[in-house]
Amino acid sequence: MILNETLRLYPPAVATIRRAKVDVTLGDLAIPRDTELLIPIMAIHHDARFWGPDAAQFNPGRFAGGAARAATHPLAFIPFGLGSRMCVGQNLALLEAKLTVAVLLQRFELRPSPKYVHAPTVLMLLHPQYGAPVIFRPLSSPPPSASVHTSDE
Ligand code: HEM
Repeated sequence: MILNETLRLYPPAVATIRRAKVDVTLGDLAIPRDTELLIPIMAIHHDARFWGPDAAQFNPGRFAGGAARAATHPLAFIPFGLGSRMCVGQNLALLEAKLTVAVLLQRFELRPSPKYVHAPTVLMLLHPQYGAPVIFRPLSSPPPSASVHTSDE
């Protein structure tokens, strides 16, 4: 839920593009063949019509019923795109992120540095303009599997 809410508010890919192969009608819009459509992932993720008045708030609980039920439209959450060209790395990316968070939280207490400035910006991908400095404090008793092994052990 936390990863999904993070991907909703800060989708690394802020948009994707599709080109109409044939003339098509979308709602009351007539789209001629070869038109390129920009799908504004970031804007859809922040649209209060889909997400409610707290659309700008970090609220992981909105994903409690699953990603398809988090908004009023099942396709309002598309951090990995949609359809036949959606991200092939989705499962790997989510697995890596969950593992990283789990391993870090077993060993450290994390808090944002006072130097952190919230300034998301786009340079190809969405990223923190001034970085995301985090203060790590080792937990006093990490789990046994977290002990450090040296090369001569
Ligand atoms: C949080 C991590 C990631 C995000 C948010 C992300 C997001 C996206 C998005 C939005 C698209 C365009 C999908 C569309 O137009 O429908 C895409 C395509 C793609 N992604 Fe990712 N991606 C991530 C990680 C990865 C990883 C780890 C890999 C590879 C190991 C990967 C490989 C690809 C490839 C190959 C495509 C092109 C797929 C195609 O055109 O058929 N991505 N990704």
